[in-house]
Amino acid sequence: MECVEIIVEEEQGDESQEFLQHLPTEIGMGGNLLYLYQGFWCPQVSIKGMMLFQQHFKAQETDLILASIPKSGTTWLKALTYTIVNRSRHSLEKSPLLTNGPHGVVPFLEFDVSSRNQFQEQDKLPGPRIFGTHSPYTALPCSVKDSATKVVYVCRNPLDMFISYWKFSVNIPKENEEHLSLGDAFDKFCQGLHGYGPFWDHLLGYWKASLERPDKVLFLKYEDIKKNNVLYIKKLANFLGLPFSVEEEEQGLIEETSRLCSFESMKNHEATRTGTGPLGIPASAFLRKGKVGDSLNYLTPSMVSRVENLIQEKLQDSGLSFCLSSAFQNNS
Ligand SMILES: Nc1ncnc2c1ncn2[C@@H]1O[C@H](COP(=O)(O)OS(=O)(=O)O)[C@@H](OP(=O)(O)O)[C@H]1O
Repeated sequence: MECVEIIVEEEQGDESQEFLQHLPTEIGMGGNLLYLYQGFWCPQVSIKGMMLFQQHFKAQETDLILASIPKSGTTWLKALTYTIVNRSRHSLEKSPLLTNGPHGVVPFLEFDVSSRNQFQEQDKLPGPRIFGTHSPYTALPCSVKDSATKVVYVCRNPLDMFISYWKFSVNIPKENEEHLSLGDAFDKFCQGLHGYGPFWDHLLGYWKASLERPDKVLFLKYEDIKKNNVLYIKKLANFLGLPFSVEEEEQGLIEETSRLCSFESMKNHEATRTGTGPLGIPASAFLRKGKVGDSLNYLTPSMVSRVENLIQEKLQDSGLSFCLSSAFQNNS
């Protein structure tokens, strides 16, 4: 597979500053500055980390990369994957997930790394190492794309993802960022002006990769996991090469995993109540409502139909679809 040429050589020096100065910028739907990098709108806060990741991360064959566009179920996927992978290391009651939280046990590659040396330190960690990323598929390092490293992608219907994102940006005020009204934020979302947008291109990159290499890329939808949690925990474990044994199934380990990582349970984990997540944001902000269809409480019918038209236009012939009305009827 051909990989993109890397342009930035120095992670924190003037060269990268200069490089950034030449990229197009826009204010995104969260009121934050975005850079157009390799076809995607990357938040100022993570663009250098994303380039460092692309340039310096050396994947190991046993690595697991959890990918998503923000507000699509990243936190949940991290919790589930960490619990599946580490189930023989400690009992679920003593899981570090309870005290360190999903973002503590599964770091983000672009937020939590500020120098290339950190990747070298991570090289020494015992495998399987699990990392999260919001990078688009095309921006993943060659060592991830060209190796046996497994990638799990989670996406969510665009309406709920949009509302989750907008609520998050309104509730977490940041310096030098204005809050956009729902209508203005929605227009920006439809134009692809949000972290790692356009939404459609982000999804399609991983979707196509999952069709080409189903053994390497698993493509999941938030709504499916919500609807049939046990089935998807099994699917995830099988994909990771760590299937639940008959004894584990009989012991109810899948159901226990589901409960430990459920929205209600995670909301009460010590790490959520008292801890912080990426960028020092309170961990509780990453668990808001956890529902399918909450967006209908905020969006007008014309907004919904605009997104329905976009789904038709952007995903046509891809084999990927979102049936909003049935998803919203069958889930809660
Ligand atoms: N365990 C569990 N079960 C169900 N739903 C969950 C869970 N954990 C997080 N969430 C919901 O996911 C939304 C946050 O998305 P992300 O985790 O992708 O956010 S981030 O990208 O890491 O910032 C956000 O959705 P909304 O509640 O609709 O805002 C979270 O509540």
